[in-house]
Amino acid sequence: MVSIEQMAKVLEALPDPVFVLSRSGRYVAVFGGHDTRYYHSAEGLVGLRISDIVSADKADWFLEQIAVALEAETLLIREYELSIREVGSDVEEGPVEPIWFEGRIQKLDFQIAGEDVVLWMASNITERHKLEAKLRKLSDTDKLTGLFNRRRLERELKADYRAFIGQGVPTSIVIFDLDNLKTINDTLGHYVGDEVIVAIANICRNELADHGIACRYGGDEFVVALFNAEVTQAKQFADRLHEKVMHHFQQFFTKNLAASIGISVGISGMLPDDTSYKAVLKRADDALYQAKRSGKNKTIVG
Ligand SMILES: Nc1nc2c(ncn2[C@@H]2O[C@H](COP(=O)(O)OP(=O)(O)OP(=O)(O)O)[C@@H](O)[C@H]2O)c(=O)[nH]1
Repeated sequence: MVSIEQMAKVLEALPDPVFVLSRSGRYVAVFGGHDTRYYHSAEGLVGLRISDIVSADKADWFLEQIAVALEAETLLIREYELSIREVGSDVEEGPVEPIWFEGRIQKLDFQIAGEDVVLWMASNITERHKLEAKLRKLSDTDKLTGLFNRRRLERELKADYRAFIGQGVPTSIVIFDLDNLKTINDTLGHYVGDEVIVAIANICRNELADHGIACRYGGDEFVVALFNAEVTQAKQFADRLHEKVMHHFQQFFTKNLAASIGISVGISGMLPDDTSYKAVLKRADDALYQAKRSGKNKTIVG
């Protein structure tokens, strides 16, 4: 049999902090979580309310989770971030960066001071969270250019299409493809070809700023999605891009080589009849194809 004294020691030895929280957000008790590599001491919280510690919005979120756990009667798992100020800026020892927690919230089968209560175990998952964010970024990014890849573009375009259908927010697409990259590869080598692709990606990123997203769609093909932009704005963007890219080629290549390379561009915007983002992508791609077929190094609006 475990004695009451031993049980108290077991609770204190819990690796992660465990709170007893009332429905109204009062810290009734706290156990465990004494390793200062992962946690600040939470002893000072007992008797306080969640709203004494975190912002009003966040406190509402905590209260909502407590209410859900009390109604659900099953384990509730939630992830959340707390700043150092929120987890105990007045506590000397503990982590120095914001902490991501996984909260495991379970209804308790009794009341304290006439209030329903839950058990809230808060595990520090900051390292896991960072790793997940890194993996997400890697799986969304083109390795050579650092631009988004096709997978991420498709996800963004799906959301843009929903915003267009739901709220009428237009997205315009600019697709461009380097002209005669093969000539650069064949005359100056594949490595220089790679450098050209990276330089074009950087020009595109700088020109775009935060007006949309850019992705490397294929070998020497790029797609830019301009959120909340009409086709006329997309054309202006394409013209600026074209000018900067041509300037770059003229600076870095001999006259002959610079004359043979350029970018061909296709543009299109979302239309009310489009049944998915794929329709606008296809129109822009067809326009790019026309630009290639009709002499390259030009922009066509589809
Ligand atoms: N250096 C380099 N070359 C690539 C990369 N990806 C694709 N390419 C090359 O880019 C060329 C793409 O093919 P195309 O678009 O048909 O060739 P292009 O010479 O650009 O001709 P047009 O597009 O018709 O103007 C091929 O020669 C590929 O080998 C890459 O990552 N690095």
